[in-house]
Amino acid sequence: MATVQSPPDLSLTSPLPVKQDTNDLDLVALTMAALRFVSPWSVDTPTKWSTRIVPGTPEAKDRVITLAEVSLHDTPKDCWVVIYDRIYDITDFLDEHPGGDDIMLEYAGRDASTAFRSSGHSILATKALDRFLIGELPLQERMYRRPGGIRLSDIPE
Ligand code: HEM
Repeated sequence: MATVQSPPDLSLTSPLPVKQDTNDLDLVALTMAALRFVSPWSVDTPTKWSTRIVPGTPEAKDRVITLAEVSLHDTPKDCWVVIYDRIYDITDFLDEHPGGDDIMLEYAGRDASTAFRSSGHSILATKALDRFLIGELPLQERMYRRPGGIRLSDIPE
């Protein structure tokens, strides 16, 4: 008479005692917390500042603004650009710009450093940037003003 064997037990069992209350979610939360600490912009979805930053004020100078945040301000009514790692709110300047508003709007929410440089702006124009300053990129996102790095000769202090 044929005997029916029960199938072998293939479940993976650890020879070591495993703490049952450890779940994957805790590890995910831990990883996210660590990432949020070292590079918050890679974890959190940027949201717009609730209060408007007044351009050119001392408070604006110390503000750190990420590229992700800048990218949310890309309309004629709310237009930020990045020039040499600094962020400028040029919304109120669009109508005044001697080179026209359309050319600046092409860079709304984006980096305009090479466009600004290659348009042959005068020293006066470079100085005028201060009026619109609202912040600076975090060190990790900078290209032009890195400590110890070689500086372009014509970028403002
Ligand atoms: C906040 C940023 C900017 C400021 C304060 C600014 C300021 C000025 C000023 C004062 C002039 C008159 C000429 C001079 O003094 O150099 C000018 C001209 C001009 N700008 Fe800008 N500019 C800005 C951004 C840009 C950007 C992003 C572009 C993009 C390409 C641009 C393109 C031009 C051009 C083509 C002219 C020459 C206009 C002409 O001679 O007919 N500007 N800008």
